[in-house]
Amino acid sequence: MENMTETLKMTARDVSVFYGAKQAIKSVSIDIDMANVTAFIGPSGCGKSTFLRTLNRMNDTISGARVEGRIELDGEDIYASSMDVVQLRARVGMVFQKPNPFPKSIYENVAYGPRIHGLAPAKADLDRMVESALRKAGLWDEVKDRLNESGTALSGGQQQRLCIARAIAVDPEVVLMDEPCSALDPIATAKIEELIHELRGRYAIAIVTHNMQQAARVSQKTAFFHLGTLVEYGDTSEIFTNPREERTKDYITGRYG
Ligand SMILES: Nc1ncnc2c1ncn2[C@@H]1O[C@H](COP(=O)(O)OP(=O)(O)OP(=O)(O)O)[C@@H](O)[C@H]1O
Repeated sequence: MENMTETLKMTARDVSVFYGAKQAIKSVSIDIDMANVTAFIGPSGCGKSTFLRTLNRMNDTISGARVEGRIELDGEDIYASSMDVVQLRARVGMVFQKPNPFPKSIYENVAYGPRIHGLAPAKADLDRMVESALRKAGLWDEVKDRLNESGTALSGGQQQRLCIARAIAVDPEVVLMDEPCSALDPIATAKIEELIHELRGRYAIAIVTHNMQQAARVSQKTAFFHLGTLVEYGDTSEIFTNPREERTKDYITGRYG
């Protein structure tokens, strides 16, 4: 058994989230590690996306949203006033439900991050980084001859892989995915799921999904949320075959949600 403390990337302790007076997340504690893909599942409105957004402070952009508790990345408090949020979001990248490439070329979509973070001293470095990120995202062969075409002209599935390439171009430690396949057809979905398998271990990955089959396919750890609380968290195989909590059992057997 590997030493899990070595691979631990993020820890959340007693995290609560409020939108104004409404509490959307209630005292959630969880670990995100490098070796496992962690899936967040639960019925609509249970707080999966809200919690995911706390992990790279995307909630900062929502007025009235407030976070309590402590979230650490490599032992560092990400809500500390000394934390550079732009830097944090490069270290903890995010892929959204709807593919959202910039209205720029395929090349520029991927080059953007390395450029603003000053990671590429020369054009040749940037070219290499763009190619490497597109390869890791499983898109290189499909786009290598059309790097100057607009990213928005790609198919939905290709756009989503472009967004994954954009996130990994800055060499993040964590990749957060918020229902990354919900706008995609089954073939494009299968490609993203395959990609998640390939990226596992290289980055710590957390994925929100309302598709339980998808959670079972792509993750090794599952967190089941209900009404803002983390009901159960453990090995995906256990959660789906032998849940400890009645509420988890009801959800995975389709009794609600
Ligand atoms: N920007 C916001 N302002 C106010 N309330 C919000 C906001 N975003 C989410 N909420 C509320 O917080 C709760 C959790 O929402 P969240 O979107 O995190 O749930 P979810 O589990 O991701 O749902 P879904 O699967 O439907 O996306 C819901 O009651 C929702 O209405």
